[in-house]
Amino acid sequence: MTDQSQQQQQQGDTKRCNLNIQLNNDIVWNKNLCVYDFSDTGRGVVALDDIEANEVLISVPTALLLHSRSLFSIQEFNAPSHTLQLINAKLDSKQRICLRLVVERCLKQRSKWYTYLLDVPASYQTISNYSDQDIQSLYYPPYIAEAVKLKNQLQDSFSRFTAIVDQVIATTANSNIDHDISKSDITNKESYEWAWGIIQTRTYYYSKNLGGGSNSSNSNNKDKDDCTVVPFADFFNHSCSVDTEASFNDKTGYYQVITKTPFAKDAQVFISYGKHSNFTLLSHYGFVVQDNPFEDISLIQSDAVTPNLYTPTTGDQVKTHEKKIKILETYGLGISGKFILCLDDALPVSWNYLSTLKVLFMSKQEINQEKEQNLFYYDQSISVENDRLVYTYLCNLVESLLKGFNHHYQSNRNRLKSEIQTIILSHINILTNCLHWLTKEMPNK
Ligand SMILES: C[S@@+](CC[C@H](N)C(=O)[O-])C[C@H]1O[C@@H](n2cnc3c(N)ncnc32)[C@H](O)[C@@H]1O
Repeated sequence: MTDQSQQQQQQGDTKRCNLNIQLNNDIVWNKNLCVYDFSDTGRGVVALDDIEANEVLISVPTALLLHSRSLFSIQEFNAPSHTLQLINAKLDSKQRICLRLVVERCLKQRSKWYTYLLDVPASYQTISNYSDQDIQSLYYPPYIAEAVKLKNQLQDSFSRFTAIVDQVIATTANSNIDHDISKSDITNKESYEWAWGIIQTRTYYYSKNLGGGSNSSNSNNKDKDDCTVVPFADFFNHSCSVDTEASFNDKTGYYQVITKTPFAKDAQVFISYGKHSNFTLLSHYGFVVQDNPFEDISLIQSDAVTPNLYTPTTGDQVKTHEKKIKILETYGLGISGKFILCLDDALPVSWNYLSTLKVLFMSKQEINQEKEQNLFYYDQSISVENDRLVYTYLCNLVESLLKGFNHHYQSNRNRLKSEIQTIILSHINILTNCLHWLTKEMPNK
């Protein structure tokens, strides 16, 4: 390499390592990592040299974790009588993290998280911020319901937060928190949405129990207090094909991210956010991945097992039905299970669903002959007729779902956000594969 190209390369490296990752000398960042802008996934982390399996990627000390109980950077804010503590005592755990993030951002250089907060994105496009039209374009009723829930959670949380701040500040002599922070700074909606976006997309699970619920007067057992911002450990993007571990190490007092997957020099170093389907990734983190192996369709209960399959009309049917329910119970099954279609070529219909349908379609005679044993003991068909009934039922269901998803895609493709397109197309793919499988499995007449 010539001196000139070496110099260019060095300049290039300096440019791509454009983040000030030295938040604090206590953060131990693997020396072979560097933050880089990738064209496909956006900003992430690159390996400057080979990274071996079991290497620690980053270690962040307890004092720099930002969670619902972390101390504010300004010591006087932590005094029990301080306005912020009076507010804090009435908040749930997510609101307490939002309060800390918003306050610390207002503190600028006075915050120990200053350089970190400068580097996190300024806004977030997650489902919580979707327009009503985008939510409707998700099409599948469970997804629309989940998106509405997420959007309402943010709005409700913000309304309760501002009401608490107003109420506490009304009882204090001074309406400012500090010479740098006014009430309107901490009740600013954009700031709250920014903090909420950080919690949604960047926090880690904190296995150290933060207290088994909230210490606030609003506390209830549903207030899960188990996440933390781990500064700079949140610059890793997600991949479905890597295995990583993230946890608090009690011995060292550091939160550590360890990779079980090796990475070659120059490759992007990913971590795993979990074995999530694209809808889960979209709703929690605001992105989807192509060819996600964990993609599935969770069926709507009333589609999966239509009421006529479990609503007997005659006395005789009642008895047979009761026996079927008993058989299902014996094998840990039931008509209200989680029934899934997925991309598994060998079995794209979840085993619990297929088995439940097989039992529900048994004839009275098959029940009397205890034919379910074929299924549960010998992994065989209950009967050819039973298979025919089950696969015909499933074909009708899958065809109708496929028709709906196809129609939605064809009529709206130009209006759909790209991540929603990816989800709809992957569902069409799952349903098409499933239909092929069912046709193959269907007994000949
Ligand atoms: C924990 S942050 C990762 C770092 C982030 N890219 C950044 O610039 O700070 C999580 C966010 O990164 C993005 N992201 C992570 N993995 C991704 C992937 N495989 N493809 C596209 N975006 C991804 C999403 O916007 C997600 O909300």
